[in-house]
Parts: sequence; structure tokens; C-alpha cells
Amino acid sequence: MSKPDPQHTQLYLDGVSVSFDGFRALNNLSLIIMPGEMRAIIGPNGAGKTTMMDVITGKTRPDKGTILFDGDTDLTEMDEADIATLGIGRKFQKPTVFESHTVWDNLDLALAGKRGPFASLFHREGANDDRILSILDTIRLPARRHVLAGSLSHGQKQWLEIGMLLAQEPKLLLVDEPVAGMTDAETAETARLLREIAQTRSVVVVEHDMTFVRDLDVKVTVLHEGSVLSDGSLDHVSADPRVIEVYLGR
Ligand SMILES: Nc1ncnc2c1ncn2[C@@H]1O[C@H](COP(=O)(O)OP(=O)(O)OP(=O)(O)O)[C@@H](O)[C@H]1O
Repeated sequence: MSKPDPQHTQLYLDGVSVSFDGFRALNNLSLIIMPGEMRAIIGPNGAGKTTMMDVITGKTRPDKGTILFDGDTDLTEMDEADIATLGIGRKFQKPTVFESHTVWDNLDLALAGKRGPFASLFHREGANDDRILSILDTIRLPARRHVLAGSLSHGQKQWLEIGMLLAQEPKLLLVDEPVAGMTDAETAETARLLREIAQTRSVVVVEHDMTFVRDLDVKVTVLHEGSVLSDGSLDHVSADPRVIEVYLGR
């Protein structure tokens, strides 16, 4: 089979391998995410999901393989800070908001981070207000904008952190287990929130919660032993005997 053309792709991984002390955490992994696509990544513990995020964001260097952003930017040659500046945002599992600042100030700080020191010097008070209000709407927190981030529920902290990433206007958002520890209502709302966000950017979500993955209603990729075992709709991959074996067998 001929290789797919990376042109017009948002993220292109081809033949990516990473070993730790001889153990292959990623084994010839190939994956394509198109602009404006949301993809769910599932797989048993140790399948390589976190390592995949690490090689995309420059935290771990692949031993071999191609990783391209926007069709032609080689990420394997870049460091973490440069990759973030390109427009790749990563949400880790644990929220890391500034607990002793208000929700509003957390977003204001995130926007200041985007401006950089020079632009911040000439920044007009209140210039960010429209942008902050718009992000507050997206993350379901307009009514809580003046409370301290530390007083939010766990789910709301996750949404605030997503909002802080949105302030950077990423073209690709990588989200690691966003609904772990959330209530059922927060989990359902997070699926709606991510679907809205994915209307204007690409999103890759790693998650174990299958109710949530069903709510996302997007193409699912199953990783196993560092490569793609199966992909397609959740119904398709759930019926794949290889997937059933990996999750239930042995
Ligand atoms: N820095 C490292 N050094 C050694 N081994 C590592 C390192 N990082 C990951 N591994 C190993 O690589 C394999 C893949 O790990 P990874 O964390 O990517 O899996 P995962 O799919 O994210 O699993 P989980 O669902 O449990 O988070 C595991 O066996 C892990 O122990």
C-alpha cells in the first residue's frame, strides 16, 4: 500500500518507534489527524498512549519515524517550547490552575503568556475582556468568574485549564484522560465542550471511560503494544476480535 500524503494533514505520524532500555513503548506507530478532526485514543495500560503524546510534544525523542505538523513541519527536530509555540497545546491529567487566583485572572494570565513580554508592556487594561468572556462561555464558567480557582470542583478546574490552553489558540489540542474523577454530569458536559472546541481545531483525546468516548462520537484508534491495533467507530472497534482479546483475553 502506498504511503498517505502528509499534505493538508494537521498531524502525521509514520513509522514512529521509541524504546526504553530495549522495551518498545512505540512500535512503528502511524497515525494521521486532519485539520478540525477530533480523535479518541484508547488502549490498555502500557499501550503507549502517553508516550505517543510525549513524542508529539517533544518531551521524548523518537528513535525513528516521521512526525509532521501542518503537513510539513518536522517535530522530531524541535524542542518542547518551540512545539508549543507552533500551536500544539497539551492538557495533562491533573489540573494545574493557579488556585489562589480567580477564574478570570487565570485566563487573563494565560492570555498574557500568549502576548509575550514586549506586547504585555503596552497592554491596555481590559483589552482581553471580550476574549475572556468568550472562553468563559466555552468552558461553562461565566457565573464563577470571580471565585478563586481553588474553590472550583475538580471538573470545573479541568475546564478552566482547557480554557487556559484555548487562550494560546492551539491548532491541535492533546487531552489526557480529561474526565477521570469527574461526576457523571461533568463527564457528559465535557464531551459537549470538547465537541464545540473541535469545531475550530483538531483535538486528540486519550481516555479510558467508554461512556465518555461514546458521547464524543468520533473515530476511535485503539493502541496496543505501541502501534495501532484497530480504528473506526466505537461500535466497529468494540466488535473487532483483536480488540476484545486485548481488553478481555489472556
Ligand atoms: N521513561 C520511561 N522509561 C521506561 N519505560 C517507560 C518510560 N515511559 C513509558 N515507559 C513504558 O512504556 C510503556 C508504554 O507506556 P505509556 O505510559 O505510554 O502507556 P499508556 O498507554 O499511556 O498507559 P496508561 O493507560 O497506563 O497511562 C509502558 O510499559 C511503560 O512502562
